[in-house]
Amino acid sequence: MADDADWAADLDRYGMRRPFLKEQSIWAVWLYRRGRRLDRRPPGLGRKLGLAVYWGLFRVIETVTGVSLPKSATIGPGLRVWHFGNIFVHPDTVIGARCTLRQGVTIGNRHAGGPTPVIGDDVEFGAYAQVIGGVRIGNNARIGAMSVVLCDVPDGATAVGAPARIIAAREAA
Ligand SMILES: CC(C)(COP(=O)(O)OP(=O)(O)OC[C@H]1O[C@@H](n2cnc3c(N)ncnc32)[C@H](O)[C@@H]1OP(=O)(O)O)[C@@H](O)C(=O)NCCC(=O)NCCS
Ligand SMILES: CC(=O)OC[C@H](N)C(=O)O
Repeated sequence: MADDADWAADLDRYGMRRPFLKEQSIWAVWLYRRGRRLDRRPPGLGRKLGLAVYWGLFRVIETVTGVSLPKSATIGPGLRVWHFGNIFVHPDTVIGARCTLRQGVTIGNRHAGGPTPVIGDDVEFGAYAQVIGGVRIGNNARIGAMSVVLCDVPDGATAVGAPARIIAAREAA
């Protein structure tokens, strides 16, 4: 199953045997990686058929799991999504390596057509965290559960509340 390095890193973050039977979110992560690989294939019938299957599966998995990871988003290796439901990532979002999402997380724009977040590496999102607009979230940052982030968050910082305030910095890993 580990047929690309990013996907191998995702599997590593799930860190369990048979994750497909235990964690619905991995269905969405798997499809995201498949979609990225399809986009890199040369044009032709194979790619066209692959994309038709991809879009069908995308709608089914998005609806069944409530995890929406469009293939146009850029997501680094080692994504871990804890639980499922109401997890929406805007198609233009950039997410670094080894990030952790949880149920209810939204990463998107603040106004229709507006800019979207750029997330660093090793960022942890608590349940129902909302990060909206053209904000930058630094490496090793933590976003508290139920927080609404409207401003940049420095490397290693923790942001909590609605609107979020920065409460602490920690050593970068
Ligand atoms: C953000 C978080 C990582 C901070 O943890 P921490 O560094 O141990 O911080 P503390 O618990 O010492 O709290 C520091 C301050 O932030 C406040 N705070 C912490 N988390 C908060 C949150 N999610 N929303 C609002 N305020 C929060 C605390 O009340 C405290 O405020 P005070 O100094 O005025 O008393 C943690 O609180 C959190 O939200 N984790 C997400 C966990 C999660 O999603 N669990 C669900 C699993 S499915
Ligand atoms: C619901 C809950 O507390 O789940 C814990 C889980 N390990 C997580 O970090 O999300």
